[in-house]
Amino acid sequence: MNVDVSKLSYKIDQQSILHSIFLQVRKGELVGLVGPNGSGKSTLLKNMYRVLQPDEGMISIDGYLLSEMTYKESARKVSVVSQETAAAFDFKVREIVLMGRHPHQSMFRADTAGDLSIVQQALAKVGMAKAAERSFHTLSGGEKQRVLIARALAQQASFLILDEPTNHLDIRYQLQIMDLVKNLKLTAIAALHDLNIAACYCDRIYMLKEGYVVASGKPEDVLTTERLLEVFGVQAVVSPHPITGRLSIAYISELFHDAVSVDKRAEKREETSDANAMHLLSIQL
Ligand SMILES: Nc1ncnc2c1ncn2[C@@H]1O[C@H](COP(=O)(O)OP(=O)(O)OP(=O)(O)O)[C@@H](O)[C@H]1O
Repeated sequence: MNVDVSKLSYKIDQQSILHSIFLQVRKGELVGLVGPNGSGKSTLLKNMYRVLQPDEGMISIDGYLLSEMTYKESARKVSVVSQETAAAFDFKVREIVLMGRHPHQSMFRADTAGDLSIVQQALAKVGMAKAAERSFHTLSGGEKQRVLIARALAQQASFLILDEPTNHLDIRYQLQIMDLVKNLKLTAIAALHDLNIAACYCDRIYMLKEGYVVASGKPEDVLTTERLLEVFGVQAVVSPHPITGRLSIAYISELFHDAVSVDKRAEKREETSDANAMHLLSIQL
């Protein structure tokens, strides 16, 4: 499963929201989409799961254009865990996950034993098998999110789109959900606000600013100190995590910017004295 977004542009009321986006997700990759509020992450994902239609450009899956598939066909290829999936009615967990089977069913066919078994397996994969008969509304935020991932799994699509999958979750559930997504080894794209989560879990990252892709590549190539300042307006220290070796970002509040400039001045002084020492050394030699 390879996904290609090519030259995609999207407008609302003549105002450009996305500008000529090129993006690829290769088989087995977890790709991160990061950027400030309003940079276009959700809008791009909505174009990818067909809630919105691009004004220009195209999206293809394994070479087949998404726009030429029926909605049912595309639902068999693409599953979504979005921010707006709160169920309006009080469904049981099992019923929520069964909804993932709809793209595989004909209109008047009842759920088969096969469907029920797939649902049970999906719930087991996310560690929620015991909650099958519980009301969805009684679950915690993290448990709800796991059930929605189970629904996406029951859909048996090979491409998963996640819009802020860890929003509103405490840090333990954030890590648990991302560990789960990573362990499932799906081909996936996730809009993420937490840049440390993106750095830790994503194979590649696309960074958006005002509807443009301003950087893409491996976390260490995208999440640089300079770019965090330029795109998010935030100073940060970016370094390898002492345990995981992945990139780790420590933000510096404006309250401490004086300390940063004092530090920089000290660094400069050290550099100058080092340079002077080298100069003296070269004269002596
Ligand atoms: N229906 C709409 N009508 C008008 N403007 C919209 C609409 N939907 C999105 N926008 C605008 O498009 C831009 C991109 O929004 P989008 O929700 O895609 O950003 P985002 O990067 O997902 O933001 P966030 O991180 O805050 O979730 C924003 O300026 C937003 O206000």
